[in-house]
Amino acid sequence: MTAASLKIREISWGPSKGLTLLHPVSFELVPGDCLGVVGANGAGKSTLLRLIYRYLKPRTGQILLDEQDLWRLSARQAAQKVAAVLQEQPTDFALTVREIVALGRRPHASGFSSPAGRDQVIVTKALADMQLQGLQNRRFGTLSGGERQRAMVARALAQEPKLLVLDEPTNHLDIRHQLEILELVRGLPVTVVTSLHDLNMAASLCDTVLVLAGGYPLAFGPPSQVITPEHVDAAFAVQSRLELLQPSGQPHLTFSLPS
Ligand SMILES: Nc1ncnc2c1ncn2[C@@H]1O[C@H](COP(=O)(O)OP(=O)(O)OP(=O)(O)O)[C@@H](O)[C@H]1O
Repeated sequence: MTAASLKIREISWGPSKGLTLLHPVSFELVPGDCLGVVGANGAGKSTLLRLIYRYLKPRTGQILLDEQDLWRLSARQAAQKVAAVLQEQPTDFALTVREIVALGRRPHASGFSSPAGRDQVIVTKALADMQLQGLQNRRFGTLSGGERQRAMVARALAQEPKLLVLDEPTNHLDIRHQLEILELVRGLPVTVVTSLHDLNMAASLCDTVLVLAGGYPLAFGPPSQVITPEHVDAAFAVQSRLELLQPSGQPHLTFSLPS
């Protein structure tokens, strides 16, 4: 796996002419960066992610992956570079976990050669990374929410993307598996764009954070400059306080309703 650079230039989107849900957003990520997208419910996080994994076509602007326009690539070429882990899960309940993870290899399938052996090695590694070896022959439909989420991450890893897009990857996961997934994602040699609801987690995980509010970009930059009480209060309509945890000295936000 290798990482891609990502340049987002003035992209916006809306379902119809009169309605804009995401107003122009621009930012750049260097290869290997991890961007956290945060914001209140309905702020536009999933919409931005859908544009980045090429599910929605931007109404304006451009998405450049390694300087290539994402919409000038074929769907298959794009799928060889970008993988997504979404909140909606597949309905292939009858497939086994291993079969679901193997679907990640589909964009790389070639009609001429038979890289099946290599594919199996990659699938086995992805299953092991997500600690799913013991569940690989179980039907997907019989898994718990957390196990399904791990299977979805394993499928994305099997895709060997250069850019990994994750929509709330810690949903359904217990705290141990949350930490494991985040550590794994951080350790991957890919560029990552992830939405996260937990601001303290975003601050400790991400190199860069984008705050969206009402479909507009509110702040972008390193967590120490972006996850501040000023931005958080404006984006979430709360009162937040930045405290320093002892003994680590790590900044930590606490929240209350405005008085
Ligand atoms: N196709 C659509 N037509 C009309 N409205 C839409 C459409 N898609 C999304 N929306 C609306 O756009 C807004 C932004 O949605 P989006 O899913 O991007 O928010 P989000 O920040 O991911 O929210 P959440 O934290 O609740 O998942 C929401 O108000 C949503 O209802």
